Amino acid sequence: QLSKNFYSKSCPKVFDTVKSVVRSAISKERRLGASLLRLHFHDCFVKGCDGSILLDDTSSSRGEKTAGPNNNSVRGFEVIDAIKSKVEAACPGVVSCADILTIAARDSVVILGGPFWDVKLGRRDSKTASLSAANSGVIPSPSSTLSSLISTFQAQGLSAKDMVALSGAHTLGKARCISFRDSIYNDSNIDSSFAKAKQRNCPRITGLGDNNLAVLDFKTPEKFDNNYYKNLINKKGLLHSDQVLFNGGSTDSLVRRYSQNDKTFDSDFVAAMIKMGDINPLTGSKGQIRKNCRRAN
Ligand code: HEM
Ligand SMILES: [Ca+2]
Ligand SMILES: [Ca+2]
Repeated sequence: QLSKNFYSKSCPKVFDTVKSVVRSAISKERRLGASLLRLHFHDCFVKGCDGSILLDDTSSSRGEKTAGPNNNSVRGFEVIDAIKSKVEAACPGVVSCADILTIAARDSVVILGGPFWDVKLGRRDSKTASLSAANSGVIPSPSSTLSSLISTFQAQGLSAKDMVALSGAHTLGKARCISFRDSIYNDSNIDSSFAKAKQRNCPRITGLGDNNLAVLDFKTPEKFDNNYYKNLINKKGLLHSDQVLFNGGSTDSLVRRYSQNDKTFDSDFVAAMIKMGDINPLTGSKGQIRKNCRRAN
């Protein structure tokens, strides 16, 4: 039901408007591109791509922002607010927050050197968020095994190949010590000098330096490219869930292929992003077009 030309009559300026705000945000802080891409992922995996992650807590219900996988971790909400207010000024009541997330994620990839694709649009916004759904395990954890990664994505209608391609998003951005401590101290399939270097800014003791950051792709953390896969081949994946993709299992061959062929990675990443953006959208008369992405109308 989603379509590429959904706003061509009702808000033709939406693409330029989103792009200009994303561009200026990224020019102030490159990491924001990574953060916006991740927001779209964490939206789509909880109740579908319905903007639910953007809702603030209310007096009667807690939203998804403080769920385990999101708390003190997801970011970029101010950028979405800035986009929304510009888009509302141009076309009031027309463009959903869920679609803004989709476009902003795509633009982030492009601005940081990745492939362009036409996004499908026409999602509407949910009226509620779900803390319990966000905490239910639908968002994969960094300690996941390969088979659990495959099944979490399968549960969303995404294949193992989609999962491996989408994990390539970790070519950008940062993770907290709490997310990779286990892997750098306890994993065996990790380059020892790489692990040692990471240990310097991530103490072994739980509670010490939990929020210290490290880049997910130590080679080009601010450029969208296939170095993530090259790192995995060299046993320099930061998260346990990264390195399991190249650990003697069924996904080794894909990691090898993406590490050798940037174009194949780009096209599989794009195909998987479009599939992810198709997860359970609200369309027709379902949901609403929020005026403010942080609350239902
Ligand atoms: C395959 C399963 C995945 C797992 C287990 C996973 C886990 C994580 C973790 C633990 C972090 C660091 C969070 C923190 O410490 O604060 C992270 C960051 C990130 N993830 Fe994933 N992720 C997965 C898939 C994806 C997908 C599908 C995307 C997007 C398409 C994505 C995009 C990102 C980005 C861009 C960052 C950096 C964000 C920033 O710097 O603000 N991840 N991920
Ligand atoms: Ca959602
Ligand atoms: Ca990179």
